[in-house]
Amino acid sequence: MSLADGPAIETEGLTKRYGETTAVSSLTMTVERGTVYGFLGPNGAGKTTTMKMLTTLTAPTDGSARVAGHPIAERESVTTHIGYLPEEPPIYEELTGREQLEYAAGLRDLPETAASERIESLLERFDLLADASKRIEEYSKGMRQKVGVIQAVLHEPDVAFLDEPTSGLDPRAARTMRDTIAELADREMTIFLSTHILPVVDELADEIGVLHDGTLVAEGDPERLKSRAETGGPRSLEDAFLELTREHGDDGLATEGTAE
Ligand SMILES: Nc1ncnc2c1ncn2[C@@H]1O[C@H](COP(=O)(O)OP(=O)(O)OP(=O)(O)O)[C@@H](O)[C@H]1O
Repeated sequence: MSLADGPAIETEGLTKRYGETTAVSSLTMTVERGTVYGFLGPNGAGKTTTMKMLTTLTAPTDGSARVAGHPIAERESVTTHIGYLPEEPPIYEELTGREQLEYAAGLRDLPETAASERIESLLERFDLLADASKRIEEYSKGMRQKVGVIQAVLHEPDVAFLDEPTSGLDPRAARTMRDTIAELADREMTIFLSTHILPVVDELADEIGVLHDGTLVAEGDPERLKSRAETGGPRSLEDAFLELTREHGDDGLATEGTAE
């Protein structure tokens, strides 16, 4: 089965336990292709663990999932079709930004000319051209983040998993990141976006899932999540998030990361 035949991501009872801790509990969800899926949840909810299972970095304790049409147990079939920006982007300090991206393109077997054109255009878009020949050890956090994102989407994967893509970015770079994500989704890339910055999700997501204590406690498009069950009136996504996670027993609300 290819991606064209089904959803970008499908999970069924996906579960991960670490000893006594259930990080993700029987997660069943579907992400349609070409959409931006905002994956929200308080600290410790299980978002990173879910992404690690979907990107084949860790095996589930129970349940199953398909990504880009391939079972996550078939690691190579999945990794060919995905890109991943983890919390700490995998980059080599001793390489220059451009060398790092060329290396990433090489790992993906991208033809040299096409890779080089794409690298230069993304470096320019993210305002990194002037620093592309400097070693990454000299880069700021935001510059590293830009390299991490570029290498996650360089090979135009079917599905890109982005964990806090705007982390460390100044307002202009954060805007570029949001525009880039929207454009990639327009070109049929599926974006699985995890962030605490709710306005980013509100702007970009077609569908939102809220995870709490490893369980999906709400799912729907932003407007649906923002409409009050009682009155049907609107509320902000932040209010919705706080209410949903409070209802489910969390008083240590994740307010810290919600301001841009
Ligand atoms: N390698 C591990 N070993 C043991 N427990 C773990 C491990 N990784 C995660 N956990 C636990 O699993 C739960 C979910 O963690 P996870 O990192 O997936 O949450 P998160 O939603 O990504 O949180 P944050 O928003 O803080 O990044 C937490 O209770 C965490 O302590």
